[in-house]
Amino acid sequence: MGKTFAEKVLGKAAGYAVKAGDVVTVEPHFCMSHDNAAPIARTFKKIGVPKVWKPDHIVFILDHAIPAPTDEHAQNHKEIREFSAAQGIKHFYDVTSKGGVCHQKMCEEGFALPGLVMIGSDSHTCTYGAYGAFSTGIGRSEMAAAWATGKIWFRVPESIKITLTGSFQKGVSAKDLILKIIGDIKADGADYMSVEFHGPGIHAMSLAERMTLCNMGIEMGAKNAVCPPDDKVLADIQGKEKTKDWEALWADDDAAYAKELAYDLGTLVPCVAKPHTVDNYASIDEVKDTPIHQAFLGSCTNARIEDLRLAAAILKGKQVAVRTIVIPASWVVYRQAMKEGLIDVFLDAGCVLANPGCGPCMGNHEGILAPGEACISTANRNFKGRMGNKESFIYLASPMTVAASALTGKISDPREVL
Ligand SMILES: CC(C)[C@H](C(=O)O)[C@@H](O)C(=O)O
Ligand code: SF4
Repeated sequence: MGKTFAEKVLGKAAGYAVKAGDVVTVEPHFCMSHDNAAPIARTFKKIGVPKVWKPDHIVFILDHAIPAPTDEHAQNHKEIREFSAAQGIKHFYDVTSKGGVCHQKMCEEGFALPGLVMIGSDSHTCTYGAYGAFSTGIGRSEMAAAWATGKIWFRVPESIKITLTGSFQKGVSAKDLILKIIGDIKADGADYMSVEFHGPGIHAMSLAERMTLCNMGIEMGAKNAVCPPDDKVLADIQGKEKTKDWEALWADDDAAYAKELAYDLGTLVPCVAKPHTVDNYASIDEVKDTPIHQAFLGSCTNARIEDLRLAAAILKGKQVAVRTIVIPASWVVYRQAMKEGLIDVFLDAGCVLANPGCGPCMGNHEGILAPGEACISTANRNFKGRMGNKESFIYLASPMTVAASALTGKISDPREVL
């Protein structure tokens, strides 16, 4: 019997052969924390170990509320700067033009690499599976312990194999696929499992699309989500790898899976996740013409240059009908969008641009909704109160659907404007 991806990577990290169900203790390659590094640092200090295990393996990226919108956020940021200086943390992305949303930066900067074990104090750390890493979100106290000991334990997860064939129709994208998968298997459908994407459909996708898929692994309960480390991954990481310890590992053809699913990408349609759960799937036809008050094009799920290009193609030369907030995933993406003239397209259309970061995704600032308002968003969560107000409504959708809806003020089918 062959091995799954999770069995291979965790076995390599443990130093002996493992199978699903085994418990292993391994050394993580990189530990990522964002603004919540402040409470983690407080816990770390209580442990009583003077120094973190390896300062070069810890990454801090401020993004959740930057620049600080409240004195509490400012205090957190201050503590992180002090802790970072005291511990000699080399990879610290402060509020500068080198920053952006943590998961985007981890991929952009060459931390996300095939075959690495990566942990982050954020549930969407599963994004780095797009680069073939075993990558997962952990809690804050566990992160404090990992900084102190350089160790993390896992139960080797069972795996789900999702095979993708065919290609997307015009107006349909990776976001529609992942919303469909989550709608099918539900928010707990992959609880503590390793979700592997297979088939020609995944190889055809860009790294940006793969990041969108893996990013939302946690929304179906997955421990991690992962794509094959193919030529596209190897070309992307070339020259920017933050460690040479990576290795392109992938599942064997005869590995054992707890579940197998298959999707023909050509059969998918634009869709949304209706309020207030991510698995509340509706095809565009079911929700078409629902009024919205705000559109948000941003977050670690869908604010890469590829996403901005798709949205800009729809907005070009037109005017938005509702307030539309555009937040590129990083300053690298922002600059690229400027070079390509996309920022002008957004501004000409009446959109508002904000600095790269999480923005209104989890209701910290820059676009909180009023009671009774609805937002169509490219982010990954639509829980009650997620964007700061419990009486508001969030529809999750692709960049193309968000752009088409921004133009009409109603949920709209991007295929009709392409
Ligand atoms: C604040 C952070 C811990 C949280 C997460 O874990 O994902 C946030 O990024 C989110 O998207 O809900
Ligand atoms: S953009 Fe949203 S989902 Fe992503 S890390 Fe920030 S708050 Fe979490």
